[in-house]
Amino acid sequence: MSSSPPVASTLNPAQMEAVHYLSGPCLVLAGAGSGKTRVITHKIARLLQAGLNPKRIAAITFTNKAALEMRERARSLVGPKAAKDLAISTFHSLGVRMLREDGVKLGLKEQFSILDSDDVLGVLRDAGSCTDNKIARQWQWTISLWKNMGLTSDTALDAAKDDDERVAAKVMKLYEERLVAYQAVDFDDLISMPLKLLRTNDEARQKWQRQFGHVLVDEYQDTNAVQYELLKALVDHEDEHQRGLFTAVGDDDQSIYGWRGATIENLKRLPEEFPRLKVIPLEQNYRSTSAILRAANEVIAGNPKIFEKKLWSDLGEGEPVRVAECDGEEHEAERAVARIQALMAQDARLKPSDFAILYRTNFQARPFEQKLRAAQIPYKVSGGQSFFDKAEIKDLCAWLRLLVNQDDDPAFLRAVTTPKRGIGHTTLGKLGEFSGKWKVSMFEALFSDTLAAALGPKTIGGLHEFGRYVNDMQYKARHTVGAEDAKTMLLGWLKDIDYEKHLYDSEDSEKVAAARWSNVMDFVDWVAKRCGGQIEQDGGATFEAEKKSVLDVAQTISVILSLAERGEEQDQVTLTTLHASKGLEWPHVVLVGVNEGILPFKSDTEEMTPERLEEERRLMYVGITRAQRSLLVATLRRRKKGRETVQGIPSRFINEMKLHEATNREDPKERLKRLRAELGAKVAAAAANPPAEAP
Ligand SMILES: Nc1ncnc2c1ncn2[C@@H]1O[C@H](COP(=O)(O)OP(=O)(O)OP(=O)(O)O)[C@@H](O)[C@H]1O
Ligand SMILES: [Mg+2]
Repeated sequence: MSSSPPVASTLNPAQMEAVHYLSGPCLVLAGAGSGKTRVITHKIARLLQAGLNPKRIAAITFTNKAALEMRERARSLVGPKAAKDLAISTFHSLGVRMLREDGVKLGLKEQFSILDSDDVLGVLRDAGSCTDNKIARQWQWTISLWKNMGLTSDTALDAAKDDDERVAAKVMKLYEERLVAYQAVDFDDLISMPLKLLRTNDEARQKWQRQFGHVLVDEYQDTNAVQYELLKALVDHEDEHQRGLFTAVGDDDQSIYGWRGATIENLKRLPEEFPRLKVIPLEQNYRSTSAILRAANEVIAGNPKIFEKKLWSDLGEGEPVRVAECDGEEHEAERAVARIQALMAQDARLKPSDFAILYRTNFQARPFEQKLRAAQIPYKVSGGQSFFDKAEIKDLCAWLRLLVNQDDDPAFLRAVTTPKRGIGHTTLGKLGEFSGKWKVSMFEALFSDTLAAALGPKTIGGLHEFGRYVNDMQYKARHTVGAEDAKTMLLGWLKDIDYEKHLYDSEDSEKVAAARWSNVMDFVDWVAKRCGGQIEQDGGATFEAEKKSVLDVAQTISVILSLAERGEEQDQVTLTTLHASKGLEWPHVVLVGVNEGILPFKSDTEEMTPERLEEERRLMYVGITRAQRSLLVATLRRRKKGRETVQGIPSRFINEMKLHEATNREDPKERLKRLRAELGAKVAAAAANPPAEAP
């Protein structure tokens, strides 16, 4: 086997410049597939070469999956030892790390808990005394957006535009108070609290600024205001030479998280706030054929330009982009699967993982799953959170969260009632009443004498037993480290609570119960594995993965849950939303449901503003540019809408790709002529410059 090529030989001059510029802030602003992520991984290698300790290199990616992939790429460049120590994470997991180390300085307990979206909804319903899920969801949405814009409940109240927003701001205040009482944080807090920490605590600020010698950010266009401030606070070092040592890479045309508060302003602010910023454009796309890239460029040309960018490819014209008109969702799924089968039949080297089916919303996945399953082609649904959304997994996670933080009331409620242990609504109602009155958590209220007197010996006995069991488990979780012991411990716990029986009792069908139990076993393996201790084999090198306690692992799980990516690399067709496809690439892509109303997406209640349409267009651009060699765009002539079937209108984006012009330009005869001419030129060039003789 030949050794890997030296780093420099795989970078073009502009990429080289970005990689070797170490003395100040650097922004790589460039189109899709131009090697921005590659710049980040190579820059990590360069920083190590320059003598920076791997622990002092922070690389921030958009998803956990991207973080795993980045570590993988870094590993192949710098070896397993250095790669292991790199601080590669998402903004959220970096936030968890900062809060775990220093959250105490903000009044957080060491073992705080992290609420997932369901928990947040529950707390909001409670705080706003609201039984209507739709209203509570709207609050959740608004409050999250405000938090991402850096607003507090007070500033939000001042800025509120109408009565609905005023109510939401008031609920936000109550919500914030509850979280403090529960010693819990939500996802948005994972960014805003570390920022608060850096702003209010000198010692912590100096520590974290010294901790990182260089911060690298991928997909910079999708950072929101608070993330930007966090980045700025991290690199705003007191020492002038250390200040602003970061590299951000991004593409304004791929900004697709505006709806979650990401803002292109962050791109505009960088040169203003860091006058020394070096901006480096990249122009060559190494991913897609010219036919694909041209379609992408045509579509994005419909948006107003913020930054002028050029993008070209020398991978050749390639297959024309094709459009498939389908009679309905089933037919579309058939066409997609037939295409995968046909291409695999033509080229035996193709594997399922060379294909992706991309759609606008998760709801669209079902028919493709069914057809792929029927065709026995392995696939994975990524970004759909399907595994971790399952009730049994949520049950177990509630237990783990309770171990991490006994004051986590939503987790307490789920654990104490799953499986049922004879503690009913009345008892829990009483408990809730006391905990509210005394302003303590339910768990804390559980051992009070007043409650005992109010409930009577039998009922309180059951509650106490549960409380003691949780305490025991917590002790065990803290002291159990390494995969093997963790597995034994977790299995023991499932036996204690009789979870298998609970599943079989609550399911009519044994088959379903068995499938759910098998999910549970998967979950146990997965948690245990994260407790480390196994020998890892890496390019010949052998080392022990760091051992962690079950409690430590439980704490990080909430974050991983939201992204629900287990980072398994298997040979499967990828089914994913356009949002989750960002940064990835596949040789062959089928983009489905390219219809008005779906892409661009439009709900019945909402108006299509020019800004929304621009964001949808960027999504289309992201979708097209995932394809390396072929792209099939599917559109529905008829489509389901609720229970009805309605006429489907092809998306305006299909027209905007200007495929007709492209095919005209690439008339088969013309094509042949062009190819001949190209070949002729190559032959002539080779004749003029004969290759140097091998030594
Ligand atoms: N100089 C280069 N020589 C050869 N291949 C390259 C070079 N730079 C990048 N590539 C390849 O091009 C593809 C796209 O690179 P990369 O994913 O880094 O682009 P990107 O700009 O991050 O794309 P996106 O905007 O979609 O995130 C990858 O397969 C990468 O390995
Ligand atoms: Mg990238």
